[in-house]
Amino acid sequence: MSTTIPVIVRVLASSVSVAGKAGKIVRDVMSKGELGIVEKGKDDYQTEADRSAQRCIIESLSAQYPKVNIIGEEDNPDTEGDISSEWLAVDADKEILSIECPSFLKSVKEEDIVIWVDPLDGTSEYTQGFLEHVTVLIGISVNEKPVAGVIHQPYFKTLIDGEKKLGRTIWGLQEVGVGGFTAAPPPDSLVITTTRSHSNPIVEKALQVMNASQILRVGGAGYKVLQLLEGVASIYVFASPGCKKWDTCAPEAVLNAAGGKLTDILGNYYKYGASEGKPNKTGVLAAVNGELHNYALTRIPQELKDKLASNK
Ligand SMILES: Nc1ncnc2c1ncn2[C@@H]1O[C@H](COP(=O)(O)O)[C@@H](O)[C@H]1OP(=O)(O)O
Ligand SMILES: [Mg+2]
Ligand SMILES: [Mg+2]
Ligand SMILES: [Mg+2]
Repeated sequence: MSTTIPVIVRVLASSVSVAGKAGKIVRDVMSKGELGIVEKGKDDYQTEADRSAQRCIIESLSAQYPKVNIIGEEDNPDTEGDISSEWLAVDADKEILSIECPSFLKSVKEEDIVIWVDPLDGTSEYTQGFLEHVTVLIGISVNEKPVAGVIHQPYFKTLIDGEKKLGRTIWGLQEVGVGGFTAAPPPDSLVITTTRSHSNPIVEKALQVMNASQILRVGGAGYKVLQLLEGVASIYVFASPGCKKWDTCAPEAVLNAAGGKLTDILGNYYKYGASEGKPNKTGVLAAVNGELHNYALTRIPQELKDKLASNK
């Protein structure tokens, strides 16, 4: 591979490839039927698919980019023994490699990059059979900001020449744009997307004040941002801690690249440096554009914002 291609573009191209591989692992674990569920905490589970997909992503990327700081959700993916070489992805997506790198990212070095990996976003939904909500998230940050990201959907169905194909990979790069799907404008009426498995009274209060025509309750931060990108919903509101940096890094990067905005419930951006705290303590507020984001921000009562801020 030519070393004249800037490292950020190579890392994104490798991430697109490895996300597809991780998605296959996610499907294989489900079709074998032994999920190996471990309860990490309240409403917080891990399966064999989370563990194996994380190993695939981290070992593949760190073999190619040893100086990049890669942080994954799962603490104890089975670290014993070598992983199957079948799982090691060393290829890079050709389409991404041909992208013209934005000038501000051309001189980024491996050691400037922090990658946040969520090997399986929407684990609750995965275990309950809501498979289309499941995504694999790889978020790439530089100087604490998410600059590129991959959202892979292992169970997305397409028909190619009459043949069913499973899985699609959406990517975004700041100042370049997005790919892997067809973007659509937001719905005419206000449609909000939110959690289906982690609600509480404050989450509900923040939804009530939005004056929405419809509230969609789906799993995963990745899937909800896809709904924004595809014109299914206009705003994503989650007024609660629970999401972590690996949940929002890739979705935020892709949404930004498409002209959207993701912050906490107070309107502040999260930082994605390696030394940042992992929890997104002050919730998630995302929208397809700045105007809708601002609408939602102004509707959330100060009292509710103060309550979330006291979690900090
Ligand atoms: N209370 C929580 N405990 C653990 N994970 C959470 C919690 N709330 C949110 N998450 C993570 O954020 C994602 C988006 O939240 P939600 O689906 O509730 O909107 C979840 O799929 C889950 O990621 P993961 O499935 O990777 O563990
Ligand atoms: Mg989890
Ligand atoms: Mg997640
Ligand atoms: Mg996860």
